[in-house]
Amino acid sequence: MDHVFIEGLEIEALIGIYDWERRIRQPLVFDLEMTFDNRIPAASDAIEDTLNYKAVSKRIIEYVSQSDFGLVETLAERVAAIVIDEFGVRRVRLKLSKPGAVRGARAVGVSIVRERDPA
Ligand SMILES: Nc1nc2c(c(=O)[nH]1)N=C([C@H](O)[C@@H](O)CO)CN2
Repeated sequence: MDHVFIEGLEIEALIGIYDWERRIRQPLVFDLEMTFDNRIPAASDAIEDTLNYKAVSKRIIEYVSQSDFGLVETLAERVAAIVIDEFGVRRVRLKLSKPGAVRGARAVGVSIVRERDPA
């Protein structure tokens, strides 16, 4: 099974459940692994045949920068849905890290795997 991945995509967002968190923007880091058959672009050498990681990254940056949620769970779910619905990805593994949110931990967050509903 092939994948296209995006690692360490850092985006500032309004996120958190505490009052002080509602007044600041915090860095979030996204790691995504998306199932895709890379044999097709490998044969054509055409960017149009790829799952374009730059286009996916741009869309995630646009969405997350404007988002406003309490929980990382909610944001992770929305981003996974965008990847599946807008880019036709069958399966995505997404890790959302919130560095510095808990003293003593390098990062905290969630990791999810979501699949497109069978047609
Ligand atoms: N499972 C979660 N636990 C916590 C979350 C969260 O989004 N999901 N959020 C917080 C606070 O916003 C925290 O990040 C502030 O340090 C606490 N626990």
